[in-house]
Amino acid sequence: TGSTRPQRLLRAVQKKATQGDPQSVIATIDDFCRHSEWAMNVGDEKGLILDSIVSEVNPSTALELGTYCGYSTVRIARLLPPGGRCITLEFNPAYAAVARQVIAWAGIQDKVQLVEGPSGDLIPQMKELFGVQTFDFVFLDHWKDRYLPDAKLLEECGLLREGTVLLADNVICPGTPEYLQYVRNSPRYESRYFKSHLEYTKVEDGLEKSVFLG
Ligand SMILES: O=C(CSCCNC(=O)c1cc(-c2ccc(F)cc2)cc(O)c1O)c1ccc(O)c(O)c1
Ligand SMILES: [Mg+2]
Repeated sequence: TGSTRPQRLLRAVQKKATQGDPQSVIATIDDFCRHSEWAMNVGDEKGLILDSIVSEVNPSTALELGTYCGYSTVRIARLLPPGGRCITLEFNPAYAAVARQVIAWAGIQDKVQLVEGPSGDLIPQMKELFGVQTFDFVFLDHWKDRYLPDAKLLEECGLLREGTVLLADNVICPGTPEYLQYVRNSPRYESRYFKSHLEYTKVEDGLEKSVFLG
């Protein structure tokens, strides 16, 4: 029984990154994915766009859908203001186990609540489980056919407020056509596309930033 790619990524972090230093965890993962094994982290190029939007929003409460190994969780949590927190949902227990250790290595575990389970079941429980009123920022990076139903669920559960920013990864590759069509045509969103590339490749991909208008 060999190791999995997430386990090898974690081993690289524990071997090469400085404990308590989020930037060095990010750099180690990017180096691993570029020079050893590709993995589906948002990556360094789209990561800079994510950083700039998180910094602009300066969220007290952020939601991430799809943790994977925790790379974007670390990118988001390192930028949160004091008292800010990121709730991240992961369906796959093996991914969640690795992500918890990556997040702990970066030293930002106090800002992160990682919850295992399907987003469709967990989103309606956000208020009762975590005392969330509304989210200031939502990063969508999980199963691509869950982006649209989960965006609608967030609306229905009253978890979005006027000005909440939704940022969606992979709107070109693998692609989320129904979600794009919805946010670009709904009068309840102001949407903008940030052209970039699929992580660690030259393939086109991009992020869609959609502001909920209430
Ligand atoms: O985490 C998951 C499911 S898997 C991760 C989704 N991400 C991807 O599939 C993903 C894939 C690619 C990619 C792969 C192969 C290619 F050739 C090209 C692109 C790139 C990305 O950046 C990605 O994010 C989850 C499911 C249900 C839940 O309710 C929940 O909360 C979480
Ligand atoms: Mg992605």
